[in-house]
Amino acid sequence: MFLELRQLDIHYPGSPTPAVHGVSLNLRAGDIGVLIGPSGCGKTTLLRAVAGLEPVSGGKILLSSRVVSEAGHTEPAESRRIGMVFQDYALFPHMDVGRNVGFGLNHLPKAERQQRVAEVLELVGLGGADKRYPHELSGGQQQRVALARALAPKPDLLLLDEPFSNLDIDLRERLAHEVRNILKAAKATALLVTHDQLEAFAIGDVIGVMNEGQLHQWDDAYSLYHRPATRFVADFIGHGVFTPATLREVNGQIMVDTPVGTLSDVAECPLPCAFEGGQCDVLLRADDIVHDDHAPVKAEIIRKAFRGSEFLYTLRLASGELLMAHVPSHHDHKLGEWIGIRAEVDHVVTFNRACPVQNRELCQMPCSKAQACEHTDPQYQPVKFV
Ligand SMILES: Nc1ncnc2c1ncn2[C@@H]1O[C@H](COP(=O)(O)OP(=O)(O)OP(=O)(O)O)[C@@H](O)[C@H]1O
Repeated sequence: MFLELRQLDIHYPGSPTPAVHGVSLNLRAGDIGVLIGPSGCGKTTLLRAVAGLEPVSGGKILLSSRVVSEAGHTEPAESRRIGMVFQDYALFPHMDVGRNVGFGLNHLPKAERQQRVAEVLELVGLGGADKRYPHELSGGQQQRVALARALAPKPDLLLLDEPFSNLDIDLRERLAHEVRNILKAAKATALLVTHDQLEAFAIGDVIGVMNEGQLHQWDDAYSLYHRPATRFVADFIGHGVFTPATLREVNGQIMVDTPVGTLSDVAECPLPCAFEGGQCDVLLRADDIVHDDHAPVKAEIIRKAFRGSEFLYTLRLASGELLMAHVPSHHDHKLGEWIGIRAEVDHVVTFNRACPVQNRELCQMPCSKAQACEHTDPQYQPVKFV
């Protein structure tokens, strides 16, 4: 394992809560890890600690099995062989591209330095641009120069903090794919921070979802989407809702009663006894709900968002339950219209029934494990109402 974080805690002086708490993860050499999560969840703090720019208050950071950070010990950034790319590129405006890229190579003889600069510029698709100045380049090109500069000294680990956030949305996704190819060609091990999940999916081999300083899941994109470990991950990744459901067993088969009908023959379904009275919440993704004019269940369109090839509809059932559905954009229904829907779910994701009180501070109910109430569960997240 190349990078290992073990039960990492980072506490800023004067702050009542840790910025990072109990985070453990492993990153293999040659893999690209991505940290995503809402603003303030601790992504940058974690990245800075890996760089050696932030001391840790508990746990350990290991690089190639060597402890580089633990409470009371922070190996300095310059001895960690780490390269960094920031969102603002931080290129020197008075230096041409060649000198910018060669900045960390002063220990090399001139000819070798020039060769390495040419090599990495070629790698990032800017071969022959060494005599140009940063102001003569587009934002995407400047970011590629920054990447070339970070890769030039052949760091053991590359850290990228929101590297695409200054770029417009189209360029961001294209550059994310390009950067992945560049990092793979350079056989680099990298850890990247972003708050954009499409970017994370485009670039990461393994993705970590953080919230309030904790790492909820460290997994590949498919598993995050299809097997979210916590309600927070289920809510943060993709579009969907949690809906109340009851599990029951009929002739050895598990049936899942939901407001949109009974699901049967679903994979990965727990036994009803996993929940008090078989009552749980089921995650219904927008792609689990299919528009079907002939379906007996009808729902009212209360919001719609055009996504090019499809609409993302927010729907309300007669019972008041909300659902989301991806519907091909030639089905352009009006707000307020009732459309037929059915659930097409091949595997179910279940969670303990959420507390009916949305605001934990207002909740007066005594918690009871038997009730599967999640008030006391640190992973508890309120049901999302859209
Ligand atoms: N130098 C600091 N001193 C005290 N608290 C800090 C400091 N830097 C960050 N924090 C706090 O630590 C928590 C995590 O911040 P961090 O910048 O790591 O989050 P983030 O996930 O990177 O957020 P963003 O996506 O907005 O950049 C936040 O509550 C933040 O206010």
